[in-house]
Amino acid sequence: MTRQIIVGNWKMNGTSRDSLALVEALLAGLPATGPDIVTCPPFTQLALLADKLKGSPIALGAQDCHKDVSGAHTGDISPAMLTDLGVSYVILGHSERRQEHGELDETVREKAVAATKAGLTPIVCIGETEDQREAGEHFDTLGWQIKGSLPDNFSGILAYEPIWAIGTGRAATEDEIAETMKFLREELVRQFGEAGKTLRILYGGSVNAKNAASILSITDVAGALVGGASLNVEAFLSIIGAASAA
Ligand SMILES: O=C[C@H](O)COP(=O)(O)O
Repeated sequence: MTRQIIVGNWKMNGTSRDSLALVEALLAGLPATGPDIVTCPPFTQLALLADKLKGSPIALGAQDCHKDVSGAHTGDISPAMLTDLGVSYVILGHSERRQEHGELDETVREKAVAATKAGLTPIVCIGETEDQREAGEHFDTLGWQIKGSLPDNFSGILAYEPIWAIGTGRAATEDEIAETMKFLREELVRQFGEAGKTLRILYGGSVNAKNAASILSITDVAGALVGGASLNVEAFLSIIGAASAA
């Protein structure tokens, strides 16, 4: 297994003080060797954490960005503004943004292009609803999301997050994850040819200290996108400890 990547998505949580305390505790508890680690705080804490994490093993990610470099987009943040702060990754197309902000595959794709151009590694999220899975439409849904959300020559990271598993405490089963990973790999190879064989795929959705080791050992799972458990130092350190560092 190759070196995995553990991404903590803090979503809309925490004050500056909470964030500093969290990364200080993480830095103090990190194993000597471990997987790649990315922490994605709210925009307002990026500058503070960029300073704190400089030269550390924890990379910084943002939770979204705009598709344009600059312009009249009130309230938005451009990819260049993120790289300017020392941010290396950006989560795009998270289901919470797709649902709450009506983000479409096409927008996600444009953002991924812009992020890559600015030097960021996009982490593009896809995932089916519970209804789609129950109706047996999950693979069709994921196939369309891959086609629509990933740009040509995509070199970022794909995150599979079944929407019904996010924040519910009900992670997908190992069989469900394994079967879906196999499907996603085939789709990536269909779309990107040889390059699709090595694109990294993360699993996200109720990953915790207890289930991390078994989820991270599933074929083709290159790491985890962690929400709730990334706000808890012990839980996040356990997940980091369960990931492959090789
Ligand atoms: O971005 C993270 C995911 O939405 C997973 O969140 P969760 O670990 O709280 O289920």
